[in-house]
Amino acid sequence: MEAGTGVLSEIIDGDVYKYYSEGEWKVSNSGKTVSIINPTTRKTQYKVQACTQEEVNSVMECSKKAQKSWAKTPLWKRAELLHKAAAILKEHKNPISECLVKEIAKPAKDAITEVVRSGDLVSYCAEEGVRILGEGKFLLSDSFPGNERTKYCLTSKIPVGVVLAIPPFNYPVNLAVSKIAPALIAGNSLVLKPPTQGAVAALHMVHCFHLAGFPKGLISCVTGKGSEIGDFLTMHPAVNCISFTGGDTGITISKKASMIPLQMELGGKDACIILEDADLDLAASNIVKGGFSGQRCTAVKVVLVMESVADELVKKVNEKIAKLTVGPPEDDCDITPVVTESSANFIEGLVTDAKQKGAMFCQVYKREGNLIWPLLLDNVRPDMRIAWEEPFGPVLPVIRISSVEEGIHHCNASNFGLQGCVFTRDINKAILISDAMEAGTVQINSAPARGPDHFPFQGLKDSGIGSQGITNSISMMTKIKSTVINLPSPSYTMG
Ligand SMILES: NC(=O)C1=CN([C@@H]2O[C@H](COP(=O)(O)OP(=O)(O)OC[C@H]3O[C@@H](n4cnc5c(N)ncnc54)[C@H](OP(=O)(O)O)[C@@H]3O)[C@@H](O)[C@H]2O)C=CC1
Ligand SMILES: O=C(O)[C@H](O)COP(=O)(O)O
Repeated sequence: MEAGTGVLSEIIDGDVYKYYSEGEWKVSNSGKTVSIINPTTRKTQYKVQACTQEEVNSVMECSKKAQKSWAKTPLWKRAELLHKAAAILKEHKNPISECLVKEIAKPAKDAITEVVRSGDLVSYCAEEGVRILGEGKFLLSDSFPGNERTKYCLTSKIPVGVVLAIPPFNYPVNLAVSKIAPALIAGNSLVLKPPTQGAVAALHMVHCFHLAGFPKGLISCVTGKGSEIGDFLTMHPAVNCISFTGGDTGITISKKASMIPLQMELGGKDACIILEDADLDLAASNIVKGGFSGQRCTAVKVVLVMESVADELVKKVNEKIAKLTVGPPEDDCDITPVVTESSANFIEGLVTDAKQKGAMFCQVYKREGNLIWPLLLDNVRPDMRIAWEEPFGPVLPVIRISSVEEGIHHCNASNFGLQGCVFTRDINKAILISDAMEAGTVQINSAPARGPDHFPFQGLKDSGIGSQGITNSISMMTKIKSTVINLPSPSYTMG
């Protein structure tokens, strides 16, 4: 089945994809559409609706109403529907992955993987939700000094209400369901604003939830440019929680949002520290896998290698770079076009700056449209922009260090603090370095990665607020409710 055909034809009107509200696919009254440009052809691939503020208001009203009855749906029933949605998602992995290839130039194999991984995430979340939401806490007053056992405190996790989910272009399905599933199992309703690049893949994913039979109005999907409709959504009084993944936009949103819980996963400058005793073949493989595997916030973004092993490491990395395939996502190439022309221009700016300041180019810089060939920059110095900024593309700086402390200092001087990694055969040194690195996660002897999706995933500093990963996402989308039973006189069990 192709995108927008068969059971999926309901979501398209002519050549414009509809938005989803009150359990129906609708055409916006705005009469305006947003074009999605295929990064490979640089031509319009799809169009989606530019929804109006009135339509957002209506979505929010329905969402609030639907959430009240959803909160009264038994946990097992919520989980059952999520399992159904997961199965339907996997069943439709081909048309959804076709959209990922065309909207964000994700290599075809990786596109299939994203959809299957998303189905697995939804199912795992259903099971985890039943467990952690199916139990609460029972506290006794006399555990605190000065109290008799006259009070029983019952606590449980309750829904926050309406959750606004805003995922990024690079995982428009996986980073959408990583917000949708926790929100729903926790008894919330969900309003999704997908990224423009990736919106059609997201709409196909939403239809899988529709086909699973979730109550009308519980899930909504509003399309339109974030720069146009975004503020109205994030500042909407009906929103009780925002889960956002993306760039600095998240920092702006956090300053505008009202008194609601925020879950933010933002950019990263993941540092890879290579010690003198590192397995350099392992390190080189992970640097190439981590640094040249698509537009990922957890990509290796700067290599900090001890001078004494730098020549050997750079040689090994360059040998592996030479084997990378470059071209269209349809051919499953390792390196495919970056998402937009502006992104490619940004990357080019970093490369030009590095060249002007004397970085050593291990490959000739090459670009055709949005396609940039993999480039390793050696002898990068802290006065170069590439040492600090996130290219979000296949350009990787190498900084040679004379001590581990220098490497840790560089890592911690960054505004980012998402992930990092360290390569050494000495586990004691690895733990000390991990503890010293100001990053949400440090990988020892492997490249940074968010997955598997049940691991906690969080950014420090400008890399985020709160923690993701299935369990932590469920908890972040709940509040605590206490009920205290007051006894007329102390009562102790005699055992
Ligand atoms: N942490 C991560 O996983 C990711 C980090 N990034 C970082 O962000 C940079 C830019 O990527 P990009 O995708 O443009 O990231 P953005 O932060 O611009 O976009 C992320 C999401 O936010 C939406 N958005 C944009 N403006 C607003 C707004 N004012 N209010 C509400 N939502 C809004 C976008 O919608 P729309 O697409 O319509 O603009 C998209 O859905 C990358 O170069 C990278 O550094 C990017 C992707 C993932
Ligand atoms: O936002 C991102 O880029 C993703 O969180 C990275 O996920 P991954 O490490 O599984 O590619």
